[in-house]
Amino acid sequence: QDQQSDVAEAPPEGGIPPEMVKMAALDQERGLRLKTENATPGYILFSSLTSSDVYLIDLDGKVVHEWKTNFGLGSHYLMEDGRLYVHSRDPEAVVFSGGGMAGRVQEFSWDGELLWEYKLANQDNLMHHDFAVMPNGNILLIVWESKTPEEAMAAGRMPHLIPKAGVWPDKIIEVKPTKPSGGEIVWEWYAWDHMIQDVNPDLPNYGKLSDHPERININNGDTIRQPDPEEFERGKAQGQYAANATIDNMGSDMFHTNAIDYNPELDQIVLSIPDFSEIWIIDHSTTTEEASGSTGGKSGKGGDLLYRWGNPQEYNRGDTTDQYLGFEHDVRWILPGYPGEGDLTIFNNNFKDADGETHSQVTQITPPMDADGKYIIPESGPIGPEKPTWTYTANNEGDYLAMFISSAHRMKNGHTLMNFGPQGRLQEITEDGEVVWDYWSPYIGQWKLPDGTPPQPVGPFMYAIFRATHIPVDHPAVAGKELQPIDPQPATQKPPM
Ligand SMILES: O=[N+]([O-])c1ccc(OS(=O)(=O)O)cc1
Repeated sequence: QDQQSDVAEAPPEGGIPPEMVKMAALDQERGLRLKTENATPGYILFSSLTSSDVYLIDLDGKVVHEWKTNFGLGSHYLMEDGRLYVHSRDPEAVVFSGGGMAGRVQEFSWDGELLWEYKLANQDNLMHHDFAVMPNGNILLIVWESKTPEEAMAAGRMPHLIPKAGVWPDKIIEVKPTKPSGGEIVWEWYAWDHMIQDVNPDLPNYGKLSDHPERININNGDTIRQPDPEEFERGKAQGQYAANATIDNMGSDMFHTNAIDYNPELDQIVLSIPDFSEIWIIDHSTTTEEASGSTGGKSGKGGDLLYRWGNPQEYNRGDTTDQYLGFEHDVRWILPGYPGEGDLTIFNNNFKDADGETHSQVTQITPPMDADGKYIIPESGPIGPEKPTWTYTANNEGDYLAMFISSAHRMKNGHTLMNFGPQGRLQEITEDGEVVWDYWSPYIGQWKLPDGTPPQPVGPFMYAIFRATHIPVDHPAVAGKELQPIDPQPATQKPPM
């Protein structure tokens, strides 16, 4: 939410300032804008970030199926048999705070029956941002945990980086569902077990960052800056801060991990760490015990990072010119059989071009591997690749800068579906970057927390979408179904301006 509070001005009495209206695309005509014959037959799955409804629309922009849930939503994944998993914003989430707050994962049948749910929203933990459904039906979750200022200090984090509320590193848990609710945690990985610091030689995790790219610098981040109380109250009133935000927990969220994907062929997990402007890959073939250390698993490296990319300054190699990612989102492996299979796609929200101008970009990279399938980590210098394999860069004129949220994924025919999240704009592009389908969501979510505030700190970004997924016509969940526009179509709202 820092990104947002940097740009948002106080709305004057009775309206949203013109520059915000532009940035949030509130002045744009909504609905379908472009559908060419090259648009890929199928449907698009998405929801507004402030809504509890998930829509499946056809290429004409008509809703052909909807799931009504009871909470505000983030990510969602459609299974081959038509079941839908969603990340839900639990209204009882306490302590933790930030864009992407969730607290529950829920499973619905195609017809909208709640089949299973798992809640993790308490004093000690809050699941947030994203999850992954594994082929065996287990669910990988990104979870904040809480460390007191004393614990952070003892682990080597410097005092100027420790908010009064302490810090919230992430852990990844794998939950084996038990129907109809709850589950058993069968695997865990804690970022906190893999930290390094180069400040205090008396602590066991002392080391030279550039010698240990497999470790995470515990002193990442900027000096904690508390907003002045008036500024903070104004931001709150404008909806720029998430629930539970206090002056004392600004900066507690160390990583803001906002995407997770699982690769069953490699038995690895990829994470997007926007506060580092990096993506990290970890081994999942370890036991929980091995995941806490540096040995074991297929890689032999336990839970240490197997691979990282995007900003080598985080391990003290290279300089600003070697930073490629900027507060990125939605890292995913390209699926087997798809053009670019095995590569990673990333929505690089704030890519700085050679002129220093910031654009949003979809970035596809090919992580370098040796003949044994091990990532190539050089003795010195940035971890490769030096350049992406493919990119699409928004031009900031017809295209928008999408500073936060957003998503992108490769399709089977080599096209890419993009979601410019803050503006709620979805586009399909070809490999050559030709736009073949362009849709501007007309839906402003109406789901509210018990205190009447929206579930996420979208501020003026009323059409915001966290994730969108293209569902091809031959996807088993929709194949053979006669999907027609529902009647009536869901209600749309105009932004209050
Ligand atoms: O405003 N939101 O709704 C919001 C903001 C930030 C956020 O985190 S991010 O990493 O996905 O940008 C999630 C939701």
